[in-house]
Amino acid sequence: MAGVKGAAGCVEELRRERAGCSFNMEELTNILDGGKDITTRRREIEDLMCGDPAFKDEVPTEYLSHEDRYTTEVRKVCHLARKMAQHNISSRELGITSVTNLLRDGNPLGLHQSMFTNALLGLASPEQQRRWGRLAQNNTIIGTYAQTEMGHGTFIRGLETTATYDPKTEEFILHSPTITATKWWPGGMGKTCNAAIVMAQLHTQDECRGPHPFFVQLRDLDTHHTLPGITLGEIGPRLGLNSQDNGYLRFDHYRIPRTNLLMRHSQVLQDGTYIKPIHTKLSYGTMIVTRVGIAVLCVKKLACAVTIATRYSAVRHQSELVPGEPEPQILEYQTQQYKLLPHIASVYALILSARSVASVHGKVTADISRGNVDFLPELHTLSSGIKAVSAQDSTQGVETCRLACGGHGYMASSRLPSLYTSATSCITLEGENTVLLLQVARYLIKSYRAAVKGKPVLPSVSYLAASPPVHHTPELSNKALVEAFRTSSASLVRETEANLQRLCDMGQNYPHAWNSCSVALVRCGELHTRYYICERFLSSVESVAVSEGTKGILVCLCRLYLVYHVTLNQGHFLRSGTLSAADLSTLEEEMSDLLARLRKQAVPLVDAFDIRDELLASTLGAWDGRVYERLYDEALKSPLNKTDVPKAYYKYLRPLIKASL
Ligand SMILES: CCCCCCCC(=O)SCCNC(=O)CCNC(=O)[C@H](O)C(C)(C)COP(=O)(O)OP(=O)(O)OC[C@H]1O[C@@H](n2cnc3c(N)ncnc32)[C@H](O)[C@@H]1OP(=O)(O)O
Ligand SMILES: Cc1cc2nc3c(=O)[nH]c(=O)nc-3n(C[C@H](O)[C@H](O)[C@H](O)COP(=O)(O)OP(=O)(O)OC[C@H]3O[C@@H](n4cnc5c(N)ncnc54)[C@H](O)[C@@H]3O)c2cc1C
Repeated sequence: MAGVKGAAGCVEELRRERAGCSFNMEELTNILDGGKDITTRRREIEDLMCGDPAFKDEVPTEYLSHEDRYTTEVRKVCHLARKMAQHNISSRELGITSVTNLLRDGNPLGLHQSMFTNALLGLASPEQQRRWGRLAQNNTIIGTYAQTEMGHGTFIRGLETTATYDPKTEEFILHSPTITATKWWPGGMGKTCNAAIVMAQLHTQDECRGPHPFFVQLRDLDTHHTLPGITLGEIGPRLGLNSQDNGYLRFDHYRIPRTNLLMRHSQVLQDGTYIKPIHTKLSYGTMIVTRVGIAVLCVKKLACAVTIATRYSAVRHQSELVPGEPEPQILEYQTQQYKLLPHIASVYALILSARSVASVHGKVTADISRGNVDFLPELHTLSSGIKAVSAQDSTQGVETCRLACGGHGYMASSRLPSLYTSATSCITLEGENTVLLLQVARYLIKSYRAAVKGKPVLPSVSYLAASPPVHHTPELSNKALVEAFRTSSASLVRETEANLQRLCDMGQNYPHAWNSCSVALVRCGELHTRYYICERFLSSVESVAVSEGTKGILVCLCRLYLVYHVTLNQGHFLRSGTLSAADLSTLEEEMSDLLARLRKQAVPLVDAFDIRDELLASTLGAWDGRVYERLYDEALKSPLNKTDVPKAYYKYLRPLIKASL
């Protein structure tokens, strides 16, 4: 395609953008990865995998049938699993890379490598881990996490699948009594997996003890046939992730040994005696760790999208900024900068905050193993909040990036559509966002009520009962903006609690009053989490030891993040009196300056995400900026272009055209 207008210019333009880099790119990459050693290991693994031709798609997946897409991804993921074993790469190490981007349409082994493995680690007894751990690690057992049913995803206590203990045979009888009891959604369950952790209502000694996790073999390990007493299948096309063979599962009085109940936290003895866990929600632990993982997973989608849109915006020219002058790079338009730069900042804010939650998770897990569950509610709140806000911000960010690429952003080959469909799935899966934010709010209201009564509350929420400042804050430093978030969050919780109480005083019962306040309660959950993210971002940036240039760009990004979210949420600040209209005008002016300053660093900033072309997989976002050549080459791959005149012409068009002659 030599001679396509502007193609060589694109390469040159990105070179010029990179020449102006004001910071040490490697330092930023290390921060995002979580350390120099992690960057080195990530690159080793990505080099190994990306250089392997077995991961190349002969035909773009969009042109394949549903079954061929699945088969292609299974081929790739099995090759990946073999290579991981050969080169001693653990699932955890794979998680630090973006190698699963080589799978274009969902990972049939995704649930095996994440929730199934984590459930065994967190919920199985040491003896059970010895029994199944190695088999799972070497992929003899391929499992999923089967919790959601057709009738219930959110309300786990409403699950209908039963596991009834029979002391005579020392077995549990698994049963799906209704159509709505059908397990529906588990990833990889349709055709790939031969086992699952199934959440079912445990019945023993004529009492229901609530949902518990069971290890269940679903298919014959030799023939892969579904075992008698089980019905299994795939649920059909989804908005995206179509190669993940999300499945359905029904049990017809299917028997499993007593010892298949995951017994780390609760047990059923041979005679049927039930031993309670030290906290009733410990069996929900796999969801907590997965929520933190999902927060990171969707930010990685955002990092891909904003890399694509930023590089494209540096090579795309459109319209006239000044009448009569040459068409500028679209990145020159302030509106374009506003679409992209806050999302670059978001990647840092969300990654650093998710990492903080992950470290809380580590501490709380250690506490639990010593019998201390005091910090579990706080962990549940943080992980719910970070998952919800990450999924929401990433999805909105990816969509904004898609729109920022105009028509070409609508092309599948830009990769932006599939980034969107996978990001938006994170809003629903692993706890629907609204529901999770209401869980955060539940903790806030409870903590606020305890704090005003002088009872002890955990440090992250002690601010709720602190007295509000009488006047709005006179300065607008970073610290002041974070404090403004905190004060506004406390004020919103206070106001919402007062409304809740007022409704109760007027005679509504608490659940109805709660429902009547739930729009505000979701906002409480969001604002508290945003405050947490802002605070974590600022304190990470302040404490990081890097060169002056790198520190400077991080401070600038952090400032943009704070100013952007303060102006977006200005209603809260005005209402709480923490900021005035004049403050907001000052911040809006500052945002213009920040956008102009960061614009110059936009391309180096996304380069620092260090996403290889093979993993970005986009016609618009490749390192060299040869957008138009790639778009054209990809279009040539359309099966319709194999012939000049399509079959449909002879079958349908020609008779129509001829009939009217
Ligand atoms: C790569 C990975 C790919 C992943 C693919 C996706 C896989 C999946 O989607 S798997 C399925 C995920 N499903 C979900 O996340 C379901 C979401 N639902 C839930 O988590 C819960 O049912 C939930 C939290 C909404 C409500 O639970 P419920 O038992 O009704 O609790 P509820 O009555 O509201 O609260 C009771 C108490 O438990 C607490 N609690 C609830 N969940 C937890 C938890 N996980 N840990 C600790 N405490 C908890 C509440 O805070 C509350 O505390 P308190 O009484 O002190 O205020
Ligand atoms: C791509 C994908 C992969 C998945 N993978 C798995 C898997 O591997 N394993 C598995 O077990 N499950 C899986 N799921 C299921 C997923 O966990 C559930 O879809 C999710 O938890 C939401 O539950 P639901 O579908 O029942 O939605 P619902 O709970 O029915 O939600 C519908 C609406 O009701 C609202 N709502 C529900 N409860 C409340 C409430 N208390 N207060 C206010 N509003 C409420 C929600 O906010 C939402 O707007 C997957 C789902 C998807 C989309």
